[in-house]
Amino acid sequence: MARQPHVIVIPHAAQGHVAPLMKLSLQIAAHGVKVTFVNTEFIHEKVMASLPAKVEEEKRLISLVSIPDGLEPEDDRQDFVKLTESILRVMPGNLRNLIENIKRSDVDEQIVCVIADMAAGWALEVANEMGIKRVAVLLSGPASMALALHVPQLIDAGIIDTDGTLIKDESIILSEDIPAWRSSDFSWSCSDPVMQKVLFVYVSTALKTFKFADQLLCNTFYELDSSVMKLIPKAIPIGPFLASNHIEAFAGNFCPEDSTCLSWLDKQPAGSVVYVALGSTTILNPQQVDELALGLELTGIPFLWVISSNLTNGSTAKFPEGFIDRVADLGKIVEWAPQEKVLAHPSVACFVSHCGWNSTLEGLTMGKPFLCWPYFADQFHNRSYICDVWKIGLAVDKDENGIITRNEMSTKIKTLISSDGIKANALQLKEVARKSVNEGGSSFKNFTSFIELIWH
Ligand SMILES: O=c1ccn([C@@H]2O[C@H](COP(=O)(O)OP(=O)(O)O[C@H]3O[C@H](CO)[C@@H](O)[C@H](O)[C@H]3O)[C@@H](O)[C@H]2O)c(=O)[nH]1
Repeated sequence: MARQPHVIVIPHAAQGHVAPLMKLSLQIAAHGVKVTFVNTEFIHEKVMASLPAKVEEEKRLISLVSIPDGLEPEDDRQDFVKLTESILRVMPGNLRNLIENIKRSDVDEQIVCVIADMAAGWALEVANEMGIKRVAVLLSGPASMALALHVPQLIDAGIIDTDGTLIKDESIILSEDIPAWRSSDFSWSCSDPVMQKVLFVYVSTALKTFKFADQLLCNTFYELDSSVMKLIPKAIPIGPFLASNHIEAFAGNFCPEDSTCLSWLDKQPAGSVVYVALGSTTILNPQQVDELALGLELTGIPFLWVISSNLTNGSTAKFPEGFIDRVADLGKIVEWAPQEKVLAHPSVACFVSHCGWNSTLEGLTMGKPFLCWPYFADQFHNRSYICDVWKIGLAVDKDENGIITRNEMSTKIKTLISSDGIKANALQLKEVARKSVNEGGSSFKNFTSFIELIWH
């Protein structure tokens, strides 16, 4: 009898990476493949503490394990440079030991591949050294990967310098179906030159990782990104990765989901609620939190607003005086929502989003119009797709002081909610997304072929 295939999955240590890879892992495990999911110890603790009761009770489908990231528990993991340095120094050795231990103890299983986040390319190098097949997973907007692959040509042509700064004032066009990039839309663009350099190094690392990968699984579907897929060799679109594709309970959160918002949504009329969630990395300054709060109040439209501790840079959110009392019957604020279920809820009319790639896919698969408020990385270019290509959303604009004012929020939300054209486009795209993962669809077929490769 053939030995059970076993895959080792390694996400980058961030919410927007652990969550979709966990969803993909559950989907792989549902096909009889053993999955070992390797978090850093720090992230593992958060994930375990946030497991929904349903997952605790059920037999775990995947094995959740952890290895140290080399920092002390009290160290600041928001310090991207320090964390990256530590991960690269200690995690390759730790992963190698883990895989060797698994090989020694599991004689009935065969490690068929290491599946690593593009942002955890070091894990593919380990797999390469150990002679194990390497599968990379792209979790950001795929166009940003196409641009990353194009970076050496852009440098050679003198369009950007070796720090990623635009030299010639021109937009970058990779294909007529892909929105052009202005310099502010580059995934490494940042007003802080030091941070820009760090982000640009990350893009260069992606090139190296790409060379190590035998295959690149992408969290998208062919119909959505066909032009980009043509520019990325080895790319296999198998998304969207959704928990609702295969399992009710979901184990990839760093913070427990507050499901009281679902019963709150049950009490709201259909198509009446504005859902506001800016992902796990966006930070708003206190003035911006005030303007957003007052803008929501000004609309007079019910709202569900996720305010995680990240959004307010670790401090408790402070609202304008009297705001909480005034909106008591209008809004609900939670720390972390079951986002997929919220977006699928008939009461939700639109999604105020930072356009992180996961949120983008979740919103479009649920057919919700977007109000785009990008913060960094691929989010600006994702906004271009949402507003200019798919035409399923509007963008907020900053005023001359760099603030998104209450009036801007309120006006754009009302315009969005009353736009029948945007609503119709969103519903159309929802159907295409759903078809892709249903039996016979493009992602379904690609995923099935991937599973067959694992088994044979
Ligand atoms: O209350 C909430 C809020 C968010 N989420 C989930 O958290 C994830 C957030 O992911 P994403 O929308 O991609 O945002 P980030 O966490 O900001 O993602 C980072 O990683 C993404 C994938 O690489 C990039 O596209 C983003 O730019 C980058 O910021 C999504 O699955 C959401 O469903 C919840 O479950 N509950």
